[in-house]
Amino acid sequence: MPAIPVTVLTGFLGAGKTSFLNRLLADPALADTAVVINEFGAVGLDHLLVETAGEGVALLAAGCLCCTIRGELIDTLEDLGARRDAGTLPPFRRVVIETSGLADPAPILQTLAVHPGLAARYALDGVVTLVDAVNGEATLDGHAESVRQAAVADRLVLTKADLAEAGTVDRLRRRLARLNPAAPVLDVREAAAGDVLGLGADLARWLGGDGHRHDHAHDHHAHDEGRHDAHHHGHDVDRHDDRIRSFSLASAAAVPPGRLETFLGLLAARHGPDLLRFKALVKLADDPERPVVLHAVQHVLHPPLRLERWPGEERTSRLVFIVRDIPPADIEALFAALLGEPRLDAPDFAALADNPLALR
Ligand SMILES: Nc1nc2c(ncn2[C@@H]2O[C@H](COP(=O)(O)OP(=O)(O)OP(=O)(O)O)[C@@H](O)[C@H]2O)c(=O)[nH]1
Repeated sequence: MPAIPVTVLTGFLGAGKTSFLNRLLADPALADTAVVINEFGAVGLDHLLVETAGEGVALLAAGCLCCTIRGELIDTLEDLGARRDAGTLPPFRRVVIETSGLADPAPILQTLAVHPGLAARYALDGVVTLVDAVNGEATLDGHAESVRQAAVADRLVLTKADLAEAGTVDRLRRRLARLNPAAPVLDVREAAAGDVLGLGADLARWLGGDGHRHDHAHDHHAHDEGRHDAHHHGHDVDRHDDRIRSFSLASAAAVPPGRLETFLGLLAARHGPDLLRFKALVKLADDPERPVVLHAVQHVLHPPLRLERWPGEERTSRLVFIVRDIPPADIEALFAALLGEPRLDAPDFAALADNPLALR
C-alpha cells in the first residue's frame, strides 16, 4: 500500500493555521483528508472551528505535541489507520496535523519517521509554516519555538500581510530567507492547496536531530535554538515553561455586547504583548443562539465573527488564554466583572460599569 502523505501545518500562536486549514479543506484536492489538531491548553476550540469537521477530525489531548503528548499522536494516527482498515472511517488519502502554536516540529517529524507502526503507513509530505506578518519579527525575536518552526519548513506562508506595512513585510521576508533559504515564501492570499501539498519531503534528513536544513540556516538564532531543549517542557500540559501558561474560563451567562467590548479593551490595555493568544466563543445577550468567535494575538484583536449557530452541543461561553507572566487571577477578576459578578476588592467592575460603552 502506498504511504499516506502527512502534512504538518505549524506556525506560532495565532499565525492563522486554522484559517488556512479551513481554506485548504474546501479545495477538492483535500477531499478525503483526516485532520489531527493539537492545541496547547486544557480546552480546545479549534476543532469546533474547523468547518468541515467530520468523522476524520481528531483532537489530541492538551499539551505540546513536541513532547508531553507525542505518545498521543502515535496512538491517534494508529487509531485513524485502524479505523480506516476496518471501514469505520472513510478511506482518507492524506493527513494534516495542525500543531499547537508552541510546538517544535522537529521531534514530531522524528516520531513520524522512526516509529515502526507509523513509518509503515505514513510518510511526511512536508512542513508548512505560517508566519504572521504583523507579529512575525517580534515573535522570532522572543520565541525560540517560532524560529524552529520557520527553520524546518518546506514552505513558509506569510499571513496577515494585509494588516502589515509593506516595509515590515519586506524585512520579515528577508529574515525568513536567511533563516531558511531553501523554503519558498508564499503569501497566504495566493497560496493554493497545490503549493503546499505533494511536497514529498524526505524524512530521513530529520533523523538524528539537526536536519541538514539547519546547516543552511544563517540566522544564529536557528543554530542556538534549533535543538530541542527538553528541560523547558514540563509535564504539566498547561505550562509551556516557567513563564508561559494556558488557562480557560467558562460561563453559561450571556454577556451584553458593550461590556464585552470594554473587557477586550481592558485586556489589551493591561496585558498587551503578554497576552500571547486569546480565543473565545462567547454567548452574547443580544442573540444567545449566535455566539461570537474572538481572536487576539499579542496586541492584535481580530474582528469578531458571528456564527450562525453553536458548534456542538454545549452553549456556554469559553475563553482560552495563553499568557506570559500574567497571573490567571488578574484575568479571572476581569472575567467576573464581565459577567457582572463584581468582587468587592476588585476595581474591574467599576471600570466596566463606568464605561459609557457598557450596556447594562
Ligand atoms: N487580516 C487577516 N487575518 C487573519 C489572517 N489569517 C488569520 N487571520 C485571523 O487571525 C486570527 C487567528 O487565526 P487562527 O487561524 O485561529 O490562528 P491559529 O494559528 O490557528 O491560532 P492557534 O491555533 O491559537 O495558534 C483569526 O481572527 C483569523 O481570522 C490573514 O491573512 N489576514
